[in-house]
Amino acid sequence: MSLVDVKHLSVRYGATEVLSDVSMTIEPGEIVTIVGPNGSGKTTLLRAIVGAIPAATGRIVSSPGLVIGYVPQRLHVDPTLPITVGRFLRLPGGAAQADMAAALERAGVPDLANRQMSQLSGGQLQRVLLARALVVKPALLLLDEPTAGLDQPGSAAFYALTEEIRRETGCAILMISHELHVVMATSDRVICLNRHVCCHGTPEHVSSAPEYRALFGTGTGGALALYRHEHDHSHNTTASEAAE
Ligand SMILES: Nc1ncnc2c1ncn2[C@@H]1O[C@H](COP(=O)(O)OP(=O)(O)OP(=O)(O)O)[C@@H](O)[C@H]1O
Repeated sequence: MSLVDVKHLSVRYGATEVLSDVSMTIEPGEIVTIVGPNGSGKTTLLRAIVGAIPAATGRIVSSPGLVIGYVPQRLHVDPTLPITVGRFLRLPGGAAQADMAAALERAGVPDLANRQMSQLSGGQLQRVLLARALVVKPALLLLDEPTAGLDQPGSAAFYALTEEIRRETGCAILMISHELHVVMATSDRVICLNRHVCCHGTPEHVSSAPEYRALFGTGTGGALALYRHEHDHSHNTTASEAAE
């Protein structure tokens, strides 16, 4: 059984439909990456999968008892709020000390438990957010642009770490990334989203798909091209049009 089965999902904010007739699955142990331009509904899809946003139409079926760890795109920590990393990690469900320490170790920041959250560097904060997602021992890890703001070595190290975690724990990973060269190297499957699923499949398949090339260009195999939006099909938001 799939960990998550998204069936013909549409999501609206008020009168605006931001996801139209999106269908996809996540299978145990695989790394799936969502790519797409800014505002194409990627974060909305992840938020719908964790149940934070309701479906307007369609539905999302999760495997029974599925545990999801979620690493958000960013977290603003108020510098006047005194909270240590250890306390932050224990907040959600009152995690045990040992689980917290193991998660920090696994995320590569074993010595940060007593550090103030507001004093972390960008890279340290991302790893603490990853540790927080790992505390619950997830079968599915959702990463929303986890390396935004990190330099290239920091970003590469983070992705290497997530692959290691997948190898060791067997968890599936669904991530959003704008780093297309990384996406192509690390993903089992890629979903190209622009309010609807433009194309999906293996990285090789997607990078040669005309829909993907229309969005990302063809330079350096399409991987490093600037985001361009030259679709030859419309993005009207009704499900029937989106299913073109
Ligand atoms: N809470 C909200 N209320 C109303 N509109 C929203 C809300 N959150 C997002 N939107 C709109 O929904 C659309 C999709 O947003 P979303 O954040 O899912 O896109 P994204 O693909 O993750 O973008 P980015 O790459 O910039 O992070 C955008 O037009 C955005 O302005």
